Amino acid sequence: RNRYWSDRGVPGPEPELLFGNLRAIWAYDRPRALVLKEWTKQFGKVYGYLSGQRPMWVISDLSMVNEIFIKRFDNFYAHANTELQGEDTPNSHMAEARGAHWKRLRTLSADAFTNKAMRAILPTIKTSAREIVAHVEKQSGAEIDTQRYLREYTMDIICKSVLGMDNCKMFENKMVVWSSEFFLKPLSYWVFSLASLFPALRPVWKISFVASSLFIDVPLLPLIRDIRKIVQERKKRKDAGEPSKDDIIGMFLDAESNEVDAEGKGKNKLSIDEIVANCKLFLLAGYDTTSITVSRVIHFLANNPNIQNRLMEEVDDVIGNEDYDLEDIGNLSYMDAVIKETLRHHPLGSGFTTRECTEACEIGGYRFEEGDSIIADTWSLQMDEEIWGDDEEEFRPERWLEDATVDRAAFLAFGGGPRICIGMKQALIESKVVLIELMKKFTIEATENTNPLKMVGTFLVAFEHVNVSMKKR
Ligand code: HEM
Repeated sequence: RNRYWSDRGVPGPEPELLFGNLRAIWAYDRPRALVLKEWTKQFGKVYGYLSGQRPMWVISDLSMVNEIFIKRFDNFYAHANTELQGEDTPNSHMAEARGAHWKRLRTLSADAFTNKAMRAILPTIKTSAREIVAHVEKQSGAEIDTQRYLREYTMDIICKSVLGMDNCKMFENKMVVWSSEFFLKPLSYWVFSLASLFPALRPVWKISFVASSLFIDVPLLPLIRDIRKIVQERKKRKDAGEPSKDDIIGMFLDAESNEVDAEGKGKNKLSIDEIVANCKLFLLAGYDTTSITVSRVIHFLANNPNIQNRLMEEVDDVIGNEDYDLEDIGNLSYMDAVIKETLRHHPLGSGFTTRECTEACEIGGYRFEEGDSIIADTWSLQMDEEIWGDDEEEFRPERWLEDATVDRAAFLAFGGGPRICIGMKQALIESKVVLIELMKKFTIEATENTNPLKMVGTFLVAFEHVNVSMKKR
């Protein structure tokens, strides 16, 4: 039995031979984040578990999280990559990359998320929002699974804004099926489990992960191949003198270069492999995260008619029947509070709020060794009574509008510090635009299948269904 934690005097769940605590955390109908939250209740704000033989710190102590994510970034500048991802390579995308490589990718991608870029993408977001609302309208008040509709919405935006697929059509977009399978379905979980158990065999697991897509219903291979094809096609057209398009591939191609240094990395520019890797990342990172967020908002609204009425009044007052721009969206302060309160209750991406210790140090009386992996237990931190007050379990958007005595650093749904989610602004705009369009047209009502909400997932915490009915106002 692995005595890593007991030898250090760090509490945690009893590990099994070989598996460590793996069998408790890799189940599709029991997402890892929720298991960690249960363990936090049992073992406290700092404990450790074993993912196979790999030790993971789980931390929900605010001052330690601040130290690790913000103040001591130099000691914790890397994400704790999964065993399947492994080390930083020339093909790594931004979330996997480390040190100077990460800095370069992050800097070269930053232009895609400025206010100017958001202004440019807003018409696409509005068109997609109006299209999905038209699909909802066709259901004329019958029960729908909100999550299904919102996946179409977010993928439509990504396909148009990242991949330049201007002709993609909702409910005919194969990327939706492929990507949903990626983070949520059990596929990932048996390969990731094997990779955690036998990390030395990583190349074998990587190949089987991709190859498995040929045998079971998860066509990861075509997804990657299609993205590469799109990038190469666009490069050909750019080289032939076609003016560049105002989307993310266009922006990346302007920063493209085949010049590489001794380690095979583009110097100040992006190689084609890096462009493909980053497009893949944006597609996966920006798709289900946002659709789960809005689905959960809708679930809260269905259960809280008073909050829904207040939101509707705000949309009527600020937007009415007029067209709107980023400034108008910025004036929807109650909507902003509703989304933040939703993400406080349901920080669906907490599986990515990880760090690896890159230089040994001591924090809060604990010794972190180089190579140690850390995950912030955001679910516990964002429900900590000492931070949020004794109404911490209540869904109360007003708390975000009141005088902030609460330490906002305890809101970690988008992560924190220099590696905070680069797509946060876009995610919030996408969420707000579709909520505006829905609120203008419908009242959301709970049905007999709305509750209870069944949570599922592996890396992300999603739902089996989010059933509500949307009746015309
Ligand atoms: C509500 C929606 C979203 C949530 C909850 C979310 C959450 C997160 C979290 C928790 C992280 C890890 C941050 C950290 O390590 O401190 C992250 C990173 C990241 N997110 Fe998001 N995300 C969302 C939407 C998006 C969108 C729309 C995009 C892109 C279009 C995106 C792109 C990324 C990227 C590229 C990273 C890696 C950043 C880095 O390593 O420097 N995310 N996100």
